Amino acid sequence: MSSPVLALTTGEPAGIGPELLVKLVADTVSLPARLVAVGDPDLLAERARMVGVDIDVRTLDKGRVPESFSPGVLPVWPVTLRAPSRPGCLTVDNAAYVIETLDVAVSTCLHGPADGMVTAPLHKGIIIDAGLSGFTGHTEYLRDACGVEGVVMMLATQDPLHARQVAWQGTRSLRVALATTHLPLRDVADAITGESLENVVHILHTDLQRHFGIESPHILVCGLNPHAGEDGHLGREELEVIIPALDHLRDQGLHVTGPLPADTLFTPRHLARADAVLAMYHDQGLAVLKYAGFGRGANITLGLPIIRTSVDHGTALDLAGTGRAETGSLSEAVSMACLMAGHAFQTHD
Ligand SMILES: NC(=O)c1ccc[n+]([C@@H]2O[C@H](COP(=O)([O-])OP(=O)(O)OC[C@H]3O[C@@H](n4cnc5c(N)ncnc54)[C@H](O)[C@@H]3O)[C@@H](O)[C@H]2O)c1
Ligand SMILES: N[C@H](C(=O)O)[C@H](O)COP(=O)(O)O
Repeated sequence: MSSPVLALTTGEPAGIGPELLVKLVADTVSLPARLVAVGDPDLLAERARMVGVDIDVRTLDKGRVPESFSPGVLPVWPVTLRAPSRPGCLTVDNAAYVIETLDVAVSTCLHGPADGMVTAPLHKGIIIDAGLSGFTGHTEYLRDACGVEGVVMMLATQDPLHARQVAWQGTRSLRVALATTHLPLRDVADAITGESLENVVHILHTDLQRHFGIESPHILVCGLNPHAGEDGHLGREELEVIIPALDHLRDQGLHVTGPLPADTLFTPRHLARADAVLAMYHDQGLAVLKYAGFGRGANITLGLPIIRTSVDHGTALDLAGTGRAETGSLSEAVSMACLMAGHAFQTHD
């Protein structure tokens, strides 16, 4: 089996994405994948010079793939910046560039030759300011680009903080999936319906089996309200929406536990027996995940017909161009995509 080909998008050109890509390739001695950047070759070469990274940026024709991964060589499927980019300085003019890198990467995954895509961070606000008013992030954009109804955002980190405190059964990963993604808090409760919750759990269950080889995943589900609603005294969503949905899922044979109070669910005693946690909204789950392993996590979009992983951090405009941004999460995102591609290949064999 040849090593998977991964398309790496640069993300927002004014952010840390371009320098992380060149640093990762310059610092990596060997990889179980062939990495091809999707972005502007001149941007990558310029950021490499700026942060003192010695790398050979090579433009490839779109359909071509390198024979193998070569340390210090970054092959690129080219996409041209629409306007000059300076680190830390956002411009709406390059929003179309960022979107084109995603479209190219998706196309190479759907139609070949890529086996998966790994995305460096983009800046949602500047893309919306540029006129894509409905844009809320990669996750939702990729759902539409791939023509699927539902996707699930899951972040995972190896060796999380709390894993050191208990003897784990099996894996030491912490995986946190979200029932809702990039929504204002005000809209969250209304977005959680029995149907949406069941769809999310089914996607999570299926992809934990498909991509992570977990035969019968155990999913812990958070409540929405304090103390999971305190029997309806602190909110009725648990009684009226979440409990009936989880009962229905259990009737279908899925191993789900909850709703559990979110403040104590993320403790070693509960986590030791879980394959994933489903949080009701973005910061309920991701604040914990990032506390436990920021810079060592990967973001995975479940439910897509393609493999897509990403970093656990944003554009870090404050660090762009300084060379101080760390590549730990990008490295984790690449490893995760390799792992998922390995499982996908096994399934097809
Ligand atoms: N995968 C993605 O595309 C993605 C993920 C998260 C946030 N974002 C976007 O990024 C933008 C900025 O978001 P934010 O400010 O909330 O979060 P951020 O992750 O960009 O920054 C938070 C803090 O972490 C630091 N940091 C981030 N990455 C780092 C790295 N690799 N090494 C060292 N320090 C690092 C930053 O300097 C900052 O202090 C927003 O537009 C947000 O939507 C994108
Ligand atoms: N919610 C993600 C995080 O906090 O890391 C981030 O915003 C990226 O989301 P997309 O992958 O949908 O762009």
